[in-house]
Amino acid sequence: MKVVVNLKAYPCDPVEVATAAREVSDASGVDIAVAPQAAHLERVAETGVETWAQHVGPVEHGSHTGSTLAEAAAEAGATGTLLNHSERRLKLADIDGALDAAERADLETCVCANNPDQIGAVAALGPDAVAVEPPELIGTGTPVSKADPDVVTDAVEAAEAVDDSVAVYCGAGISTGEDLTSARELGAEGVLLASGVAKADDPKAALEDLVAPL
Ligand SMILES: O=C[C@H](O)COP(=O)(O)O
Repeated sequence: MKVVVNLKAYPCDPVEVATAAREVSDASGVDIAVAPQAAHLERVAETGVETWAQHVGPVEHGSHTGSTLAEAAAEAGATGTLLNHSERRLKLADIDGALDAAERADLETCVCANNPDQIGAVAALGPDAVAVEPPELIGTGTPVSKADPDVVTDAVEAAEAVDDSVAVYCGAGISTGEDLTSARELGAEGVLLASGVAKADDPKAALEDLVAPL
């Protein structure tokens, strides 16, 4: 199972979370990536943790003020990127362009989507992974794997029908080892989570609990 911890714009210490994630990953053997704010990519990458951007734009070098250039994210140490997160939605053409940009910069990609139909659509664009996240469960602490398990199984089916090489992750409300195990039993190959770690009093303990059953 892959674990991607999105720090969003939460007021956590990105280096503390990244260091904890690297230590837990090293101790457990679980693949844990951390996606900080773009301005924190370099400091997070310096901890040695697998570092992802939260977004890159469908742009090349040029006149694109305010964009996140895939090459700049990679130079800062990112090796992957989320795209089309529920809080950073893109038009289909821009998801396609951002995937091209990520490929140019050699970034692993995970495209988020609200539901299984959208998962099928974005899987067709050829990302490395897709992540299904019902927006109404994000940040609630109620895991998608319990509240809406069919969303996960249907997303796995939808992606497989289009391209079975695309890994399917799930997210929204995931915070415990039990949530992660349920996600795996439903066919997910990874989880995308945020508040359970970024808002935890002790992010390292939260991560240890998360990977304990694996
Ligand atoms: O990127 C992470 C997801 O939006 C899930 O967030 P959450 O774990 O706070 O529900």
